[in-house]
Amino acid sequence: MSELIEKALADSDDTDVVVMGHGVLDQTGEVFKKLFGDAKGIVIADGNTWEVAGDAVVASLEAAGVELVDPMLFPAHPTVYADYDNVEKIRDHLAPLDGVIACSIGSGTLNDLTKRASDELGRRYMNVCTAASMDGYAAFGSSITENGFKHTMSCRAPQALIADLPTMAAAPQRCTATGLGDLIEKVPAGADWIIADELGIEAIDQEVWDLVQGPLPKAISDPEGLATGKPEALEGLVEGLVMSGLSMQKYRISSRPASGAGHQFSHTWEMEKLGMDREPPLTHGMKVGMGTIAVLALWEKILEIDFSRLDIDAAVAKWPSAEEMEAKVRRNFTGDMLEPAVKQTMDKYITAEQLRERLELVRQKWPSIQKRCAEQVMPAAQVEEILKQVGGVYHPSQIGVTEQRFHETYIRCQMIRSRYTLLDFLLETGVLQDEVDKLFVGDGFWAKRPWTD
Ligand SMILES: NC(=O)C1=CN([C@@H]2O[C@H](COP(=O)(O)OP(=O)(O)OC[C@H]3O[C@@H](n4cnc5c(N)ncnc54)[C@H](OP(=O)(O)O)[C@@H]3O)[C@@H](O)[C@H]2O)C=CC1
Ligand SMILES: O=C(CO)COP(=O)(O)O
Repeated sequence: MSELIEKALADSDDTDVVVMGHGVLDQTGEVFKKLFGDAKGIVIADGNTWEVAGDAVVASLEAAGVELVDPMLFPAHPTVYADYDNVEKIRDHLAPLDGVIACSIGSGTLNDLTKRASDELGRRYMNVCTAASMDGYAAFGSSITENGFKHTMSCRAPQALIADLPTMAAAPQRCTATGLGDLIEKVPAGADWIIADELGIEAIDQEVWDLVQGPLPKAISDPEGLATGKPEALEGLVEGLVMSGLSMQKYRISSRPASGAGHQFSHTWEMEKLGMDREPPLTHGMKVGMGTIAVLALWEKILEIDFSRLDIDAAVAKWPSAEEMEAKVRRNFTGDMLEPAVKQTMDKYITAEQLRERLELVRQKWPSIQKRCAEQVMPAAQVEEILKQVGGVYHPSQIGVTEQRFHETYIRCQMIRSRYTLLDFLLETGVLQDEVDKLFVGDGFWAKRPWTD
């Protein structure tokens, strides 16, 4: 068992038990019994995850004396999607089963669906983890697409997790690559939080920060080991993913500790259904990894700028009015994404007068922002290499994103969340478009990595 996780659990609100180790599926029943007593149980899985661990989980629950109702099984294909319809499906299935507690078997999607469905009924649940594919296992909140818009819905984290390392190691390699892609975004996400902290927008909670950022370097340190199936490398990744989830659980306000601008690339593409026609669909962590490189490439240029000499008058002069800002969002989105994007953007809109005050603070705080962020970020090329080694996505053309679409995503994804990130900092200082454009010309990061299509 991981000492780090053990220590974090002592202070976590929702999760009491994480059993992580080798051959631990047979502890599922014992944990269920300890936490939920004589409650009946229901296993929720899909065709694939049932195949992976269904028999072992049921055997363990039965051996511990848990009375089980019939399992709720989604088909193996098409891959279950994390949308609100599926939350309702699970909730409506559980509702008449009075007091029955769910034990889901799956990774990000099934865990999030069961998490939210159980919470809507005021019930707890537990999850048996099938892949090292994302950090949401222990998170407070489910990432769900509702009416076509992906957002985090509040709900309590599982009361227990069973993380059997051989089971997770046996998942397809793309799952592990996806988990590393999701986790590595905590690097620039940390820098996003540093800027928000320095500018008095969202203070860093040091305990939460330590939970996610503490184990991060180790967790991402052995991509080759992850690619070749080295057990210690997988264990480090799983530990990092669970700890990151626990940080979101502790923070509770939002997914801020684990999700920054790099995630916004992924969410934008996901809402545009990028790769959703594949089977299995393009995963969250693959897109997040790509978003991480995108943001880190930008950081390299930004850290060279001296914002302590920012021309505040010029930045304020080109700041749009509220009407102009809303019109910009309306030009950039259509369909289900439009109204939520308008709301997210306008929630963080500040007036020209407020902007002036903020930019004065930027001038004053830049040396400290620059120093802290330079220590936090990594070179984009290093992350590119890490994702290449592990089998992740490291160039937009691999996922069918053209140069123009990718270029535009830098600008558009700033509008889908009210969370303050590097992209907001650049928009407000008036340099976003120019700095993004520079990445695509001359010796810019993306100019040196041409599209092959
Ligand atoms: N709440 C939060 O804080 C967070 C939520 N998320 C959310 O989680 C979701 C992504 O989760 P992710 O785990 O990447 O995706 P999925 O849960 O959709 O799983 C991805 C694929 O891996 C397969 N799989 C998982 N385990 C195994 C296994 N042992 N053997 C074979 N196949 C396996 C799944 O199969 P199958 O379809 O059969 O399950 C599926 O095809 C997104 O919706 C994302 O937004 C991500 C991070 C944090
Ligand atoms: O994906 C997450 C962290 O990896 C959760 O955050 P989001 O709120 O961005 O979905």
